[in-house]
Amino acid sequence: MGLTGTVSLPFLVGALIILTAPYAVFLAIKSPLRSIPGPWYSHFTSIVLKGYILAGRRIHYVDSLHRKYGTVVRLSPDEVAISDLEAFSQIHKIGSGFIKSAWYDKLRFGREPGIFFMRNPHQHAARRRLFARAFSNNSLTTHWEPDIRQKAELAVVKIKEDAQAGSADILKWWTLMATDVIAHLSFGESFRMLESGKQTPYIDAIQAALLCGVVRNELSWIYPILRQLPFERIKNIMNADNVVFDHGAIAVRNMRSARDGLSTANLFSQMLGQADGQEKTEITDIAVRTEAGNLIVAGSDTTAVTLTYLIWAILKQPQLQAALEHEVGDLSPDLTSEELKNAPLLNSVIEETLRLYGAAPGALPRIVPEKGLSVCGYFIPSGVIVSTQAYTLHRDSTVFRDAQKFDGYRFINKSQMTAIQKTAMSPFGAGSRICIGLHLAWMELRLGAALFFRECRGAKLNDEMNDEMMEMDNRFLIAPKGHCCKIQL
Ligand code: HEM
Repeated sequence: MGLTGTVSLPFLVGALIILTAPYAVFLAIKSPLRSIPGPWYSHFTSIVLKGYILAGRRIHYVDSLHRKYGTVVRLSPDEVAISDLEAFSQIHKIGSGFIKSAWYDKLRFGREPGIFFMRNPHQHAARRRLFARAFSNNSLTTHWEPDIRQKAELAVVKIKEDAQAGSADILKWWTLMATDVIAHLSFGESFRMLESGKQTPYIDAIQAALLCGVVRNELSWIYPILRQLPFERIKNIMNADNVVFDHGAIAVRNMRSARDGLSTANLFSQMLGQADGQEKTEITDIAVRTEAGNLIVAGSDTTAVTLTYLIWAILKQPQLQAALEHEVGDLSPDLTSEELKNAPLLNSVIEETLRLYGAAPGALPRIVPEKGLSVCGYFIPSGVIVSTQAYTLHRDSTVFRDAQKFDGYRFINKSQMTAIQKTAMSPFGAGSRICIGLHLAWMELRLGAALFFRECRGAKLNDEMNDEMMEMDNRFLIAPKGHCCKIQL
């Protein structure tokens, strides 16, 4: 009889635990993080944390640990979560030396890291300089506002049509809108998803490439096995990176064809055009293909999910809805960008949505630099991963009154925000890695919300909707658990 016939699997697992346990205890006792509070298992393993990540509940789990253990919490043998505001500023401020952790390497797709995934501060600073002007408020307003406006208008037309017929899924339409917008800007041509009402195979490939990143990060042992499996569907998912790369050729073609003066064909031609006469700037074709794909990811679901939660939160408060409908109804038919920037309630509800439902409220993991980090009486040595999450900072009741409540008027007078509130409000991250697309996001949020409340007066949540469907599923970004948000007129 063979070994497997005499030794059962539970026995093998038990033996493995007994043999490795003393070593794990030894490491835990010797760890410089041993005095950091947290659940007992966090000293030995990251398995519980991973479980919550895979269940889409990391932000909730980490928040519950902060409530129980305080502002500094051990999450795993090598990761500490921090919700202390002073430490938050120290970690994220420009030049802090806290670089992005290796988590970003595994998540990344493409042949080389795009701006979001770059970990080397010098490489990142150079790319950021190259991108900065094209993403500025001024440049976006001058070159792209008509295209963005046209797409927001079309999205609202589609929502209204569906809502009048009984049910419009705003998550679907905002996603198509935000994707068409960022595709147009980075590729130089729209994917016309709003017109067709569905996403293109390129977007399917991007989603598959991202899924691969998640598997590489959280289930690294399974990844090589998946690569060998003979199933067509799995092969397609594993090949998604190549599909994304091939499609990037469109962005390169439009960038190159525009060098003869038409510098606004896409964001990349703009970057090259603006750089003329200044320092010599080049961006390789591979970089353009990579960045175009990365921008689609960074700029689509983020805005769409935020806009979806905004509409949902307001439709749940009919008085607030009526006040907002009134405010946007009083603006000129053109809804100029100046008017939108100065509409008090519109801007306040957007800010409040970003506080409670900004689409990226989760961990921003960084590595502690050589000098270490002193925080709330604890010392965290170099090399440890520290992560902060806006989800917790934005719900801190010592910073925001009635922090759990959606108060549409909270930011009506932004000049009254305290310094602490300004530091805590970080829906777009902070410091040198703050979201480069935030002006674009604000433009889409203002246009989308203003057009919706002007054109769809009296909209209601569809009878099928309940709060559970809008609970946040957290996979770096958040998304409604029900994968939709339906409204009716
Ligand atoms: C409401 C919408 C949005 C939210 C809540 C959001 C949130 C964020 C956050 C929290 C970060 C920091 C990530 C980190 O430190 O790991 C970030 C970075 C970034 N975002 Fe956004 N974002 C939004 C919209 C956009 C849009 C429309 C674009 C399109 C261009 C974009 C492009 C980027 C890029 C390229 C980065 C990396 C910047 C860098 O590392 O220098 N985002 N975003």
